[in-house]
Amino acid sequence: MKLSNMLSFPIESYCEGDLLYWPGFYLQQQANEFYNTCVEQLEWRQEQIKMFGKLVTIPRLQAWYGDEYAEYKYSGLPLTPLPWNKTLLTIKEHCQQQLQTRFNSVLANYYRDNNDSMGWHSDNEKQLGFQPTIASVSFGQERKFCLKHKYSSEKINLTLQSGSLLVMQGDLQQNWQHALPKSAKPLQGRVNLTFRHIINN
Ligand SMILES: O=C(O)CCC(=O)C(=O)O
Ligand SMILES: [Fe+2]
Repeated sequence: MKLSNMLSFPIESYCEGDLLYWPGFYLQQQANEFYNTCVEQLEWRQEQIKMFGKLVTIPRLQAWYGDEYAEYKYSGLPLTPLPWNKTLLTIKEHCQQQLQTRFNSVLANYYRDNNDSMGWHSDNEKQLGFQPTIASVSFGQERKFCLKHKYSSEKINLTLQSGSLLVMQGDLQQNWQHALPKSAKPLQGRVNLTFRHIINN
């Protein structure tokens, strides 16, 4: 797919430009195709993480893909990347072109229904470096995405729609936490891809 086939709505910008949102980064038909391909082809796993010394099963499926050396620790969980597939490489290329930066890995999250979620966190691991740029692409069910400032009570709620691109950059991870809450209302599945650049040395 050519970049010229994508919609490029004016972007919405929050948090002094540390948070950028392109609602229609992909056309709906393309977003549906990517959703189906990701659900079918990615090697989804339900991981367990240690929280306060206890093993907890995370409420979503995940898969980690990337360059061979791009090992990542996520909530204390070492993740060895699976090799890139064609779809992920294509989407990575689109994000790189849009943002004029390079990514060497992607964390894929599959929220199967309204009970799947992601708790409050910042993506501030050392391996992401100072002021990381993270490109977050969403396919399928639109979901609420919440941010809260770490030091003031400021809150931002967005609805991430299918085919959208959200970019977190600059001081965002230092100053804000984000979460994808559960919903009381039944929901269909959603795939989210967060492209990252891991520094391993
Ligand atoms: O699913 C989302 O939109 C958020 C994913 C996220 O925050 C992460 O992977 O670190
Ligand atoms: Fe995150």
